[in-house]
Amino acid sequence: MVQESVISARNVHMSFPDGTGGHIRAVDGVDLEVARGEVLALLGPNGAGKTTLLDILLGLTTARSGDVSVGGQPPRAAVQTGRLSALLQTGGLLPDLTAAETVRMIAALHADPADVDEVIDIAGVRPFASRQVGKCSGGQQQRLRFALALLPRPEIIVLDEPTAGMDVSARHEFWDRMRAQADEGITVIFATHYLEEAEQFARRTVLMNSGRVLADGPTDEVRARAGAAYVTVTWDPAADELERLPFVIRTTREGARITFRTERPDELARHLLTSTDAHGLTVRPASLEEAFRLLTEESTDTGDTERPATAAPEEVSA
Ligand SMILES: Nc1ncnc2c1ncn2[C@@H]1O[C@H](COP(=O)(O)OP(=O)(O)OP(=O)(O)O)[C@@H](O)[C@H]1O
Repeated sequence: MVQESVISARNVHMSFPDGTGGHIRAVDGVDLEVARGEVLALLGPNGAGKTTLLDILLGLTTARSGDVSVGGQPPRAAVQTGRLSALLQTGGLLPDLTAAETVRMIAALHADPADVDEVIDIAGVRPFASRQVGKCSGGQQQRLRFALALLPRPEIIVLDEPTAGMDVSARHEFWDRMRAQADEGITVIFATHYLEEAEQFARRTVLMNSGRVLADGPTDEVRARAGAAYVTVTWDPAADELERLPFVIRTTREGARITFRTERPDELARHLLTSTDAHGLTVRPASLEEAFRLLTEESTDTGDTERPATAAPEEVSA
């Protein structure tokens, strides 16, 4: 089934002066197609270009080159018609108004707003609706921003680190509410530093570093690309035994325990248990955190500590 793209970015470039006469390539040739109803996490270290890319999608920044369209429109037009709505981490809330007054006031600015009471319930604002905004916690203010983002009945919501400053239970509650919106067909794109957030919530992850997309696909596959698993055994192999071992990408040693990074954990485990003296075998999948670190390392690495999955190990660290 061909899914309709609601966001299309092609070969987008954006750079900023670096203060010494050069340029920082904040977004460096990004291609991105987002289908209706997708939930997509934008992951990357500080300075990867996530915020710049989101700002371009929101029409807050104009790309130096490339084509960007949102629902077939230029980004700014999509925001003006309410198709695209944003929940940014900071931004003007008036401290003296109550939460409910804020929602009502902003609703009055929209031509065809969603029902105010409904939005207050969906976003979880009801318990503190009569509290002054200045007295709301950071998490409550984010819920309020979520309510405001829902007012234009958007097709797409863009969130830049939406749960920064929330505790674990507030974060879970926030994502439950957001997931319910996604289930209704809203497209959700979010930037986050919480890797487990992408793992738990996003079906698709786009990993960025230095303005480029390093990996783009189902979150599981992005994790798998960095090496699916770690197989650990207790073993005292002869050097040539270790060199002959198949399916190994990287080897690390800690006392009598040896850990192998591998994309073929079943085959490696079978080989270790049937053809060597290795015992006490455990297998654990690489976390997204590890995938993220390894992929960003690999993008700046020449890869000379890596080897093809079936070749001899080059690195054994004690
Ligand atoms: N207005 C600006 N002027 C100059 N440089 C900028 C500007 N905005 C961003 N940059 C630079 O562009 C690069 C990408 O920044 P961006 O904020 O998009 O990254 P990010 O992935 O959102 O990072 P973070 O997770 O820290 O928010 C960084 O090197 C940043 O310093």
